[in-house]
Amino acid sequence: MKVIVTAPRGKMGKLITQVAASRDDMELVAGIGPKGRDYIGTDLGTVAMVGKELHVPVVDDLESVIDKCDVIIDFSTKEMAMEVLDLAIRHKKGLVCGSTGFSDEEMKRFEDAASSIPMLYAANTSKLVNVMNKVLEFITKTVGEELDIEILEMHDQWKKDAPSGTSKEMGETMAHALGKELSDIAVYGREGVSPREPGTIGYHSLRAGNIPSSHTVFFGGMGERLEITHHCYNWECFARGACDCAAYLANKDPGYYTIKDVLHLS
Ligand SMILES: NC(=O)C1=CN([C@@H]2O[C@H](COP(=O)(O)OP(=O)(O)OC[C@H]3O[C@@H](n4cnc5c(N)ncnc54)[C@H](OP(=O)(O)O)[C@@H]3O)[C@@H](O)[C@H]2O)C=CC1
Ligand SMILES: O=C(O)C1=N[C@H](C(=O)O)C[C@H](O)C1
Repeated sequence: MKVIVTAPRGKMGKLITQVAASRDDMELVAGIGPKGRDYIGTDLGTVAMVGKELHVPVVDDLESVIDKCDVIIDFSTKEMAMEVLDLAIRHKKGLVCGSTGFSDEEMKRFEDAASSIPMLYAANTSKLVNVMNKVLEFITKTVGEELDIEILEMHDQWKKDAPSGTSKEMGETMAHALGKELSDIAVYGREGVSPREPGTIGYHSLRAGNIPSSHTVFFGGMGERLEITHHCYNWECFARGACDCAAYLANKDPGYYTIKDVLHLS
């Protein structure tokens, strides 16, 4: 499978390039960086600190190299994601997007793309986070009506979006398990809101230092509470998952795929 990785200087793009370079089933054919960076035109292996040259360039124009690839892996910014999506559709290339912070309208554009390309969107490509989602679904279906549900997510100081894409997916999973839409029951921050409105899902975002991603869902009952937490120690789990998602798209027909398909969690 021939792969293009965007943002190879980014926290995720760098790790994804390193993982893809180590896989026998993947060949990196280009990296894409923003215009004006001093690393444009240099070797992808050097830019992404792979430890060796890969003899493929980092370019600032995806369209000039897109026909060399089967799939694009994009973990960059929400603005870049829309440009990548348009080009993937125009050139009929598979796309794995792991960026977060999209509006409902932007998410709809990913869903619509599925009529012409293999499209896989995943706000979180860690295997254990996606297993956690199944656990959350079970708990919410079983006892969610009786409990107060609050989500706390923690990330590094540089993260651009809040709440995290993962916490939105977790909230959607639990809202659907309650037979509701998240937009009808989500409350962002409870400062000054007292007493707590029953039947809502509360969101809390903490940003500090270089904390890698953590998500805790609190199920508060009377005299007891249940906490389900995922911590990552670094971002490798996401990079490995991103490459597994790309490999999953090999020879797939156009359609909307999720990491649940990759992990057989549907
Ligand atoms: N799905 C998942 O499991 C995960 C998703 N994410 C998401 O991935 C995204 C990226 O996160 P992270 O790596 O931490 O972010 P970073 O800020 O570390 O990296 C963003 C990168 O995007 C690059 N970039 C910006 N504009 C362009 C452009 N026009 N063309 C090409 N590259 C561009 C920047 O280049 P430069 O360095 O030159 O400025 C930078 O390297 C976020 O939305 C984050 O939430 C993160 C972790 C896991
Ligand atoms: O920016 C990050 O770091 C992460 N972003 C994703 C999100 O918004 O949920 C996934 C993971 O939490 C790491």
